[in-house]
Amino acid sequence: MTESPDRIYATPQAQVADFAFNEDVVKVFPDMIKRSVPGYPTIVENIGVLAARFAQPNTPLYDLGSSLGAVTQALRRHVRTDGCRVIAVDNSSAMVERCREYLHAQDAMFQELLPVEVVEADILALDFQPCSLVAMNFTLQFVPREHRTALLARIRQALLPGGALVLSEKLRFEDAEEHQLLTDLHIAFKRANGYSELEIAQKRSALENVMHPDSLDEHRRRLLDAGFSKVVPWFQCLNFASLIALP
Ligand SMILES: Nc1ncnc2c1ncn2[C@@H]1O[C@H](C[S@+](CC[C@H]([NH3+])C(=O)[O-])CC(=O)[O-])[C@@H](O)[C@H]1O
Ligand SMILES: O=C(O)C(=O)Cc1ccccc1
Repeated sequence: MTESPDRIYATPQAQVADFAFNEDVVKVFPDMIKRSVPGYPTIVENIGVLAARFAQPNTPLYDLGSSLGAVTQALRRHVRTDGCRVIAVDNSSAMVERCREYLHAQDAMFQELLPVEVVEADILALDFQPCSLVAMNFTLQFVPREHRTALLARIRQALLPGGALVLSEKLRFEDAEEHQLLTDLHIAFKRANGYSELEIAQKRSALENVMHPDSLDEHRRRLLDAGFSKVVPWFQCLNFASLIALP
């Protein structure tokens, strides 16, 4: 399990292909996400802390769009509730395969971790079990907009009283000046993390048709439409935020 530096967009490409969670991305993903998402390590660790507050005995905790299982590992580090288990779901076979390897490595290093199951599936086709925590860490932005409300409504229906959804997303901003400032600052963050102008431009173009961020207001309205009773932002760094939605 070698973790390589992300150089995917370092050389000029005649035509930049749409971004995909394939083998090439899997190899560099831990480096890519840390250098691209301001606050990522803080968000991941604290999802574990939040989860310990909402987890209820003998219920599953979902990690939807689990990638290499960073959130799943944080849930297993922090949640001590009896009979809980983690269900990690991702539709990229490359991600799922490597995620299972990382989780076996975590099993070998620590005792008494929550049991975990890694499922290769589309979260839009998932039959949710009654659960106390659902984490979607930067996954909803990749789900087609027309399916988002129905997915959140199914999550809301599955959540037990006292449970929570933790939703992290890249944000867009309705005010053009605010949007430009935070976009520029995000580019400065990437530059400070060693990405070149070419890498930044080519990745932006690769994500254009694939990732569709919404505003905080759109998230709030959609979550309330899906049946959640309260939306509590708990983290924002530049144009990346995380919300707690209560059933
Ligand atoms: N419909 C879908 N069904 C299942 N998986 C999906 C779907 N659409 C996208 N994915 C998966 O969602 C993940 C999004 S990355 C999450 C990071 C992780 N949560 C982390 O905290 O490290 C976010 C990012 O890279 O910005 C990818 O692994 C996709 O395969
Ligand atoms: O890199 C970006 O601009 C992002 O918005 C975040 C991201 C991180 C990792 C994969 C895809 C998108």
